[in-house]
Amino acid sequence: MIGQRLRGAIARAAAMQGPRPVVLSGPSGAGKSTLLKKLLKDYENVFGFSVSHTTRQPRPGEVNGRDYHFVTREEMQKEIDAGEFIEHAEFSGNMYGTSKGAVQAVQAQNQICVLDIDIQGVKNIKKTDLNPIYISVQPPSIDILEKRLRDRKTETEESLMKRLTAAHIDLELSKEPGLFDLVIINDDLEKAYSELKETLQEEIKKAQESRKS
Ligand SMILES: Nc1nc2c(ncn2[C@@H]2O[C@H](COP(=O)(O)OP(=O)(O)O)[C@@H](O)[C@H]2O)c(=O)[nH]1
Ligand SMILES: Nc1ncnc2c1ncn2[C@@H]1O[C@H](COP(=O)(O)OP(=O)(O)O)[C@@H](O)[C@H]1O
Repeated sequence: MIGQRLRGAIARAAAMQGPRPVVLSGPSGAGKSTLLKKLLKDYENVFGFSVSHTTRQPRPGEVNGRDYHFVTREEMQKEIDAGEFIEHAEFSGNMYGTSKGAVQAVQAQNQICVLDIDIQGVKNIKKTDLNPIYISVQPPSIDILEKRLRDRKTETEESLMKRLTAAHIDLELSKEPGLFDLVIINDDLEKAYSELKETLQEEIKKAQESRKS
């Protein structure tokens, strides 16, 4: 009896809490940005992107402050030393990191904060109290991943090789039980997107309801 009441109270408390942030991780080229862009377009006011800092060069079409905060290693290290980052990591020869300000900017808009971070970031975010939903987006195979990365035409041969090496490590580490709440195999894009939306349905509902009130 008491058990049932307690369960009911916990369920109500959980429902009253705001929507949880969302972490999208997975190998470079798996399709995280593609899925994220669709989500941000379809649910413009519901989700907000956590704009990371990076020391890598901007790609054609990328906008500073929208896709990333493009900074030098010195600038980024200074901010890290000042305690302004929630997490940071070295990936494929560059630094990447989530600043406290990036997450706060989204939460200040009452939006669900979506983070696109690598697996080191996932492990470090687990040590914080952010409590997001962890989703790994994975390619159907390494060969398909390589083809997608080549076709994207953003990488040099060297950075492509670094990304493929990192992809092997990512796919191995992702097998750790409980690390991710969901693994999406991005074979057919529309199917992968449906799976993502379905998983986030409850949070979307919560966010839409809290915006109404
Ligand atoms: N830990 C961490 N990883 C990040 C962050 N921002 C981006 N990344 C990851 O860095 C990797 C490389 O990103 P990017 O250079 O944009 O290449 P892309 O993912 O192939 O488009 C990806 O795995 C991202 O998820 C961050 O703030 N923290
Ligand atoms: N399901 C899919 N089928 C075919 N190509 C895809 C699919 N999903 C993404 N792509 C393409 O693969 C490339 C890598 O996707 P992207 O979203 O940039 O990956 P990530 O952000 O994980 O590095 C892009 O050129 C994108 O258009």
